[in-house]
Amino acid sequence: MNTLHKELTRTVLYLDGISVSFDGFKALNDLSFVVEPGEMRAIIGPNGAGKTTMMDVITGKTRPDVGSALFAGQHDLTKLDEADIAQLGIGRKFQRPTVFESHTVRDNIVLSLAGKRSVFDTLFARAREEEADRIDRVLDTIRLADRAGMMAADLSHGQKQWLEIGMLLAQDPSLLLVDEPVAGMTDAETVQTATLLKEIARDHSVVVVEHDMSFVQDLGVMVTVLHEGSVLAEGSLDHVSADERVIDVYLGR
Ligand SMILES: Nc1ncnc2c1ncn2[C@@H]1O[C@H](COP(=O)(O)OP(=O)(O)OP(=O)(O)O)[C@@H](O)[C@H]1O
Repeated sequence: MNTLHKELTRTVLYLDGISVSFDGFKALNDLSFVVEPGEMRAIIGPNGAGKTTMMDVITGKTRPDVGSALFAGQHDLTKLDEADIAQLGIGRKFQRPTVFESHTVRDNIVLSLAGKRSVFDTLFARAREEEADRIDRVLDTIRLADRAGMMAADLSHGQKQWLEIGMLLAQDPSLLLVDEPVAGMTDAETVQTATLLKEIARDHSVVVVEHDMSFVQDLGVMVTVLHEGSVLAEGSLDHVSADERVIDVYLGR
């Protein structure tokens, strides 16, 4: 095994030289980006920087014109479809919550497990017990244990976002992609979401796209700044916010 290959197999996500064009316009332009196992990374960048398109490439929704996208150092994401990629362990949470409103909080988690469950699992009490434990753990993590019997429709917007994060977690993905989780949340919910994601990041890799800088500050993780489809800067939030080029693109200079 050569050195490059060893390096690759240690990465959760490895994007190299990815470009995506829409009618000649380059939404991603030679984008390279690596996430290590157990890492949480925040992605920021002005509107149109390519954040959503990057998530679309990772999840197989959009095919790049050129470039490599590897998951766990071995799965070529550019050749797999969305269902295969989800099955491999990449979970995505879109910006708007899409919970099952007319089901309880707990049933939302149970329903999200359906795809993971085999016919045999449902027949064995042991598997059912393990599943119940897992559901309880998820409900604790997303701070909804005491609302498990409530209809999802009656949750606040922030709680719905947490429930949807829980629905992803129940499937135990190794990489979670989270798109603007705190948009529309109260300040208190925003702070709690940072704590919740930090807990999740203890045993999952997480990529979170967000415009809310106080939230990104709370996460306290490495930040990647995208601009015009490429990485403009990388480092702590303090480091990238002091970068003249980053200041310029945010001020539109
Ligand atoms: N399907 C598409 N067809 C044409 N252009 C597209 C398409 N999808 C994205 N774009 C363009 O590609 C660029 C990057 O868009 P993208 O949504 O990835 O940016 P973003 O960083 O997620 O922006 P925002 O913060 O506003 O969500 C934008 O200029 C957008 O208009």
